[in-house]
Amino acid sequence: MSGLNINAITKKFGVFAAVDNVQLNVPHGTFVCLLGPSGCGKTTLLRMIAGLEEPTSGAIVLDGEDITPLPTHKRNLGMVFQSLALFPHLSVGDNISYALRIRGASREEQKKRVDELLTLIHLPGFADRPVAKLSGGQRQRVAIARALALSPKLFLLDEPLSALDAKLREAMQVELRQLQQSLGITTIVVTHDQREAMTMADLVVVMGHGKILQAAPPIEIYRKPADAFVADFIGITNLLPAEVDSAGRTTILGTAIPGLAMPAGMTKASVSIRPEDVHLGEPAGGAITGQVSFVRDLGGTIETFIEVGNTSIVAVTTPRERHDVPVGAKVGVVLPPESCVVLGS
Ligand SMILES: Nc1ncnc2c1ncn2[C@@H]1O[C@H](COP(=O)(O)OP(=O)(O)OP(=O)(O)O)[C@@H](O)[C@H]1O
Repeated sequence: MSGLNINAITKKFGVFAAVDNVQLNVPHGTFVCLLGPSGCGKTTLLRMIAGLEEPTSGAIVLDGEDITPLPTHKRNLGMVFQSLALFPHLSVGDNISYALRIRGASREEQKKRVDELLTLIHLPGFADRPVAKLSGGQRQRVAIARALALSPKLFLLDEPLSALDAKLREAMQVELRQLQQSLGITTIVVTHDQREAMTMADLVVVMGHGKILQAAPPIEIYRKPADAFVADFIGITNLLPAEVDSAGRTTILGTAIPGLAMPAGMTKASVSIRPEDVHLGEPAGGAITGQVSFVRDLGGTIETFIEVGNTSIVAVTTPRERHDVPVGAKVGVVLPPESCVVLGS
């Protein structure tokens, strides 16, 4: 198979499994984001793919070749880590061509490749600049170019943008994604930033406690989260208790939601509904009724927090759909059944 095949990989530190029997197929040219809370095993998994950590069991197969026994430098990969480790005393060009020099490439070959890569990272003409005089974003691009100098099969990045300020970070996410698409290189990025993952990835892999909880395209993870943990981790969601009442109807917070069905045999569950899917209306008999506790008007969107008994619900609307719902007002909360994802209790 063309691409990366992670086959039942486990890494134990003593008795603790940092990565626990992970199975993942990454088709050639896919951009993968490994996402999850601190300590869930993302970096350990990436380090095993890189050959920096030896798996306790399992295999890593790249384009049909079992690379598990190979040392890092024989795996044909490019790496960028949080600490960029550029050589501060070398120029931009010498940093980028470092691996080519070690491999004995001629001066002309080195110059040609450096020029190609500088064009690719939007820094043409920067070859002679000292690295020390670059901005944070420029250094980031140079680190990326250096990792790509040998045209690797696989590109691995561990929190590559986390040292950048928020605005630059967002711009670099777009840039990195566009660069990856133009090269068609299989890429795996570790991040704990779900927005970053949504921006860049073809495939988001959400991890928890060393296991894969869900691996799917970003919008599928957002729309159809596998469980409450994933729903809460990706974006903002309302997790509401649902029950089947004695008449067989599905209720949320005591109100029947016509059209919302529970899987057969399930009588209690959590339902996830995204804030933009919650509609607000007039309080009406039989509808969920709550009281507005806070309104956050961010200009482009308005977040309205509603208390229903002990449960808080957040609705996001745009100024155009805005209802007049001041703090303290009673509102009807409408949960369209097609937007409710039943997660299990
Ligand atoms: N060399 C090691 N020896 C013992 N335990 C380790 C070692 N490396 C990692 N761990 C443990 O394995 C677990 C997973 O660590 P890992 O660094 O892969 O997590 P992560 O998801 O990348 O977290 P973060 O986002 O904080 O970097 C953690 O509990 C960590 O303490």
